[in-house]
Amino acid sequence: MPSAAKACDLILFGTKGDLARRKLLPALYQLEKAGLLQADTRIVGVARDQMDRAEYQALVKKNLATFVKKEPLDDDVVAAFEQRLHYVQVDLSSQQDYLKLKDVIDAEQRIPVSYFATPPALFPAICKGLHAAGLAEEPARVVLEKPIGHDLESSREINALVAQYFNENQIYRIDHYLGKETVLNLLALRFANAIFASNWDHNSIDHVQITVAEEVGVEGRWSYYDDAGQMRDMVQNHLLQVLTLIAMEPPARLDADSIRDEKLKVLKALRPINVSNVHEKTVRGQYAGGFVSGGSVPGYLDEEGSRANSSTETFVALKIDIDNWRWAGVPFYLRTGKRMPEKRSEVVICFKPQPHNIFHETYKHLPANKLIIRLQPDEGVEVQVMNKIPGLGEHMQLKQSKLDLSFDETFKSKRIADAYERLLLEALLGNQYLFVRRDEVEHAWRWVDGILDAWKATSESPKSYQAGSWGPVAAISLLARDDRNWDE
Ligand SMILES: NC(=O)C1=CN([C@@H]2O[C@H](COP(=O)(O)OP(=O)(O)OC[C@H]3O[C@@H](n4cnc5c(N)ncnc54)[C@H](OP(=O)(O)O)[C@@H]3O)[C@@H](O)[C@H]2O)C=CC1
Ligand SMILES: O=C1O[C@H](COP(=O)(O)O)[C@@H](O)[C@H](O)[C@H]1O
Repeated sequence: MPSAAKACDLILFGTKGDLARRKLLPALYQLEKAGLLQADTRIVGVARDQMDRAEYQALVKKNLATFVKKEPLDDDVVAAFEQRLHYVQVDLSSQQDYLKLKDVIDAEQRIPVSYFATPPALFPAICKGLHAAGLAEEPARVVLEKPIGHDLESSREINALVAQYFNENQIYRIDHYLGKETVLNLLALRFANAIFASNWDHNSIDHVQITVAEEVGVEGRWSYYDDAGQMRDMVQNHLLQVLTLIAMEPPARLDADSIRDEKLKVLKALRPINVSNVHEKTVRGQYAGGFVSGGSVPGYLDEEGSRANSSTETFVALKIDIDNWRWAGVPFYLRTGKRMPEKRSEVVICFKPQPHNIFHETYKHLPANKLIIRLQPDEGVEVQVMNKIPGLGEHMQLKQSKLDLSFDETFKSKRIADAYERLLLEALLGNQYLFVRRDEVEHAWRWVDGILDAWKATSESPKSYQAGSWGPVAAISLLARDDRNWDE
C-alpha cells in the first residue's frame, strides 16, 4: 500500500443491484484479502430499502457466499470486511434523502469516493444530492459506470452535468477492459521490450486483428441491449480502448494524462466511416438460433423479452484505418459478437512476410510471423515462428511453431485478479490512468456515431448468422477481399 494512500469512504450507490452484488462487493472482498484496503477505509452501501447496519452486513455476507467463486470464503477476511460495512437508506430520486449521508460520512476524515452502480438516468440526481450533502468538493471522487451516453450528444450531456459538480481530476469513468491484467500487459509488452517496440509500425506489421467473442447471448438484458447493440455495448468502449493501447505512441510517462493524451490522438486519427464507405468497411450481424457448447440456443428475436423485427446488431466486424505516420496502410480488423462458438478475446499482430524467400524451392510461401496476445481466457502471449524440423534429409524441412508464454504456466502461484479489483483499487488510491477521460469518450462516440448514422441511412438489416458460428459470411469476405483471413 503506497504511503500516500488515504482512507476513503467508498459510497456504493445501487449496492443491491446486479453489478454491485456480482462484481463490486466480491472485488472489494479480494482487496481485503490481499491486504490492499487502507485500515480506516469504509464501504457505505446505499439503496432505497430500509435496513440497519447488521442487516446490510448479513446481506453482503450472503452475497459474497454466492458470488466469490473458485475459492472458499475466508472467515477471518469476511469478519474484517464486515467491520468496514455501513448502510444508508436513500431514495436516489429524493434530494432530501441525500442529507442522511452527512450523518455517516465525514469528508474531513476520509475521502468520499462515490461509485454510481445505478442506471445513468439517476446520475443527475446523485450528483446534485452529493453536492448538497457536501460530498462533492475535492478531494472527493466519483466513479461512473458505462454507458456514458447513447451517442455523442447524450454523452456530452452526462459529462457536462457531472462537470457541474466535479472537476475532471475527480471523475473516474470505468471501462472494465482497462482493468484486465492482460490488457494492462499490453503496456508492458510494448514498452518494456525493445524487440517489439522497434517493430511496431507499418514497416514490419501487415495488419492487426482484434477479436472479442462471447458465447453468451443477451442474458435477460434484452431491453437494455436492444437499445444499444454490439456497437454501443462493446465497440465504442472496450474494443476501441484495446485498439488505442495497441496503436498509441509511447507515452512519456506511466501517468494518467500521458497515456490518455496518446490514446486520444489515436481516436482522432481514426478514418471516418460514413455512407460512402460503410459497405466496404463494416459488417453487422444478428444471431439466429443455433448451438453453443453443444446445447441449442434461441435466436436473438426469440430471446426472453424480445420484440419482433428488431434490427439491432449482435455482431460487428470493421476494417479500420488509422491516418497517421505509424499506421499508414496497416488495417486494423475488429470483430465482436454474442453467441460465438467460444469466449475468446485476443489481439493478433500479423507481421509482413519475408522480403525474399531462400526456401522457395520447398516452400513457395512462408507464413508470416504472428504475435498473438490472448486477453481471455487462457491468458498469454504467443509468437508464431518458422523452425527447422531436426533431421538429415536433403531439403530443410520447416514447420511453423509457437513460442508460447501461458500466464497460468509462467506465473503459477499468481491469481489473475478480476478487472474490478484493479479498478476499485486504483480509484481508492486516486490513480486515474486506467480510467477514461471525457475527451476520449466523446471522440469515440463521434467516430461510432458516423457508423451508426451510415447504417441507419442505408436501412439495411443486419446479416443473419447461426448462433455458435463466427458471424456472417460477410465478415470473412471483409478480410478475403484483402487476401487475408481471420486467425482461427
Ligand atoms: N451488471 C453489470 O454487469 C454491468 C452493469 N453496468 C452498469 O452499471 C449500472 C448498474 O447496473 P446493474 O447493477 O446491472 O443494474 P441493476 O438494475 O441491477 O441495479 C441498479 C440499482 O440501482 C438501484 N436504484 C434504482 N433506482 C433507485 C432509486 N430511486 N433509489 C435507490 N436506488 C435505486 C436499484 O435499486 P432496487 O434494487 O431497489 O431497484 C438497483 O439496486 C448500469 O448503469 C449498468 O449499465 C456496466 C457494466 C456491467
Ligand atoms: O460491458 C460489457 O462487457 C461484457 C463482456 O465483458 P467480459 O469481461 O466478460 O469480456 C458483455 O457481455 C456485456 O454485454 C457488456 O455490457
